[in-house]
Amino acid sequence: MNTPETTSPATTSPETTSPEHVRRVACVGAGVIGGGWVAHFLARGYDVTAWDPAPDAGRKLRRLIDAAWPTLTSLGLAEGASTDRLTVTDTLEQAVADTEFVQESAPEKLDLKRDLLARMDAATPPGVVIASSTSGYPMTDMQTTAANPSRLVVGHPFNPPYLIPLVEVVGGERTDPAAVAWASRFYEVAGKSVITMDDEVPGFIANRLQEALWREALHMVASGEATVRDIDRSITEGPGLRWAVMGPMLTFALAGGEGGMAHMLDHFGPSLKSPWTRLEAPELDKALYDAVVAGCDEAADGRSLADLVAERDQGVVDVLRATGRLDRGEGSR
Ligand SMILES: NC(=O)C1=CN([C@@H]2O[C@H](COP(=O)(O)OP(=O)(O)OC[C@H]3O[C@@H](n4cnc5c(N)ncnc54)[C@H](O)[C@@H]3O)[C@@H](O)[C@H]2O)C=CC1
Ligand SMILES: C[N+](C)(C)CC(=O)CC(=O)[O-]
Repeated sequence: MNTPETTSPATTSPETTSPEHVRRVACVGAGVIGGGWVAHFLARGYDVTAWDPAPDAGRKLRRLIDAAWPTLTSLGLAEGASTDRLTVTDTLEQAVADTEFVQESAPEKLDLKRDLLARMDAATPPGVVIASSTSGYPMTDMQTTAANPSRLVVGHPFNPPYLIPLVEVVGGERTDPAAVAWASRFYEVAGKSVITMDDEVPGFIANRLQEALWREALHMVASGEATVRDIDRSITEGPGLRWAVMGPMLTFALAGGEGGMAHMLDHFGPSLKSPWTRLEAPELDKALYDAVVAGCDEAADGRSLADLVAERDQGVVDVLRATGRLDRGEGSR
């Protein structure tokens, strides 16, 4: 089981471990998302190395894992899974030196990602796939300075990566499609639900949808049409309940009754044209910035960050349980 399998077609080089045989994963950047990835991979039984340049990163990472571990334990850990299998390294090079997969989760700054991916590529064993958690940069723009861009892919998670199944996978112009296929398969084996894009879709798929929703939310706050609380309740008490079960397409097909989506489009299509085309992105000026921040503080209603994270995690677990989506792994991890 611990012997790395050397394979040819679905890999980027003969040294590549097959997705099913990966045991060692490196996480570069260990903030909200990198830390969430670490917790996920540990719970799935991997040996994890992590590196983050912040002086207190190791302490924060262990705090995040400690907070998530009871939930992950209640969901069922993979055989042998343990927080002891985490090694926080002093350097990036140590973290990736002996790894079989790398997940980068550094700040969303294009130059930083470019430099970091080039550095990671130089230090990572040949053939090992390196994925970026970027929430929006196309890999084509990030892989410009790496010596081996063919192994660089986007693996975009959702917060928290240890609970939300989805990962969006896509390569750049210089990525080998075999690396994209490898990453997609690896994430599946590691218990994620994967959407693979053949071409770079601006904003990926789920984030593009979220951004459209958020754009309208910001407009409503900016214009005083709705409070932050109204906006959140409008989703949690309304469409959000349906979206956990069925996406926006099938949900609206049901709105057409017996006539399905065809009737829905005939009936509502013409009246939807105005909302589709009405608004541009709002200006994120100081007034809007302050209103959104203050509105979120008010909506938190005295709950601490730790309270909110615990509440969100329990809610997501309840939804996953209620909709029969807990057994999403393939059993190999
Ligand atoms: N926060 C979110 O909801 C989501 C974020 N993402 C993406 O994940 C990535 C990380 O975002 P967050 O975790 O939210 O940010 P964060 O600010 O919580 O964490 C970033 C971490 O990177 C570290 N860092 C700074 N410079 C670095 C470098 N040169 N090399 C390695 N690490 C470095 C920081 O010390 C920090 O711990 C971004 O690309 C973001 O777009 C993706 C999905 C969701
Ligand atoms: C806010 N965000 C764009 C960083 C969010 C994501 O990328 C995904 C998520 O967790 O919703």
